[in-house]
Amino acid sequence: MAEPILRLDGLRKRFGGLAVTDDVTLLVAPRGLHAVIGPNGAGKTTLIHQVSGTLRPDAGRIWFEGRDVTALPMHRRARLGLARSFQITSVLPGFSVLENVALAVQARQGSSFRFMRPAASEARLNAAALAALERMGLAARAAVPAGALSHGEKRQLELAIALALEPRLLLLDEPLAGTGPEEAERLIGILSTLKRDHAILLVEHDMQAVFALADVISVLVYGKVIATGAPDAIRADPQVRAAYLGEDAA
Ligand SMILES: Nc1ncnc2c1ncn2[C@@H]1O[C@H](COP(=O)(O)OP(=O)(O)OP(=O)(O)O)[C@@H](O)[C@H]1O
Repeated sequence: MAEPILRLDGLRKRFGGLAVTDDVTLLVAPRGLHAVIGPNGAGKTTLIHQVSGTLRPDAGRIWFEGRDVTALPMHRRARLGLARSFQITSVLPGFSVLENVALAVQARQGSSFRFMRPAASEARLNAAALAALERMGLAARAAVPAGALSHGEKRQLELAIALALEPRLLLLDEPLAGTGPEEAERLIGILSTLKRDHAILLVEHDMQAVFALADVISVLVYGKVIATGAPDAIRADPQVRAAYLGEDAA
């Protein structure tokens, strides 16, 4: 592989007696989509938290573009180009879609909210927010109050917020959760376009989406990576089938 954009080196995280991340070593390529799959409780979300910087590993190192970011807080990682899409449980419903992107970006970058001088008035922030909305197919909804968006559109809004940070690596934790078939299809289309010029690390339960989108899949079971490879190789891997996919999946 070309020089990896992300290298996880011997990551470990325990909760009480439970090794939730157990010596995880992983390379993520600078382009394309790398999916992490695994049964419930395998440690996927905990892994994403450590990469984004919301959770400190007990041991091991995280390298982003050749730089050791293990000790950096989330906003510093975001500024370097490592951005995580959050599920927005509480958008500011009375603020426009554009303002929501601008405010979230400002907050993620580590600057404080400045209501006296609304974030959306800052031209640079506005332009970045609008460009991200355009890429997410939400530009036509920029002036609409965020509270009026459909569930699928809120997912697009979350992606737009992550994208407006101009990430080089995008961390996505279950972006399709709770979407209907049509919304899921639209989001899969968006992600397949995005992965052409971004590296994406995706955690997702929807196996159809994972196998449609992923260039590389890593399988996590009880905190350990048991296999990493191309989708076909993962589908055929006897250890993966036994541990996770089940014989039916073939
Ligand atoms: N803050 C915490 N304190 C204690 N245990 C935790 C904490 N966060 C997660 N766990 C435990 O760690 C294990 C892994 O959880 P995690 O959410 O990372 O798994 P997951 O693979 O994302 O699961 P799912 O597919 O269900 O979302 C689970 O057993 C969970 O109960």
